[in-house]
Amino acid sequence: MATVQSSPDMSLASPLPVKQEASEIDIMALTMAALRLVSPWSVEKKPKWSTKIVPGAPEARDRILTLAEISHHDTRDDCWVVIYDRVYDISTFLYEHPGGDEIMLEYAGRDASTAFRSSGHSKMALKALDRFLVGELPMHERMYRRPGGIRLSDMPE
Ligand code: HEM
Repeated sequence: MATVQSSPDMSLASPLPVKQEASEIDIMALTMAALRLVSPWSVEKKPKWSTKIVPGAPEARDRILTLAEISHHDTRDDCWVVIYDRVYDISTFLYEHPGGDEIMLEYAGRDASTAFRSSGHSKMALKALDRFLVGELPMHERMYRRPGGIRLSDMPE
């Protein structure tokens, strides 16, 4: 059975009268505004090393990663920390860590040298770092491994 659709009641004053042509113009205007607001220059740069780096791979020894790049890796799935100027991807280790994952997440994307040191980690823990190595800080961002840097007797080679 055919149904007859009645036209919407236009007698009621609507705060936002919608006309076909007007809505098309609005979409265009909105797009224009958005383009002006979201300037391509304001979009944050992607980290230089956005490609996956295999932790512990020999190439990691020569890879320079800045603190700005490291700060992008601050989540459970993608967690980097800096210990004694070296950068470690500990994403896979978070849940294996004897001290728990939460404590390490506090340092995600940041320097964890003093936290690591003050937790009294064993030599075994220091050795365990090797397999998570993804790079090293540039000389001007280092605190330890640079001429005149902080000297620690228990720092690994
Ligand atoms: C990122 C690399 C890290 C590695 C490879 C690592 C490794 C380990 C290992 C193997 C242990 C067992 C005890 C030992 O052998 O020393 C341990 C314990 C512990 N870790 Fe870490 N750790 C890391 C980072 C951290 C950080 C950043 C903190 C922050 C404070 C932390 C806090 C602790 C604590 C509190 C314990 C003692 C747990 C207990 O005895 O109940 N760790 N860690």
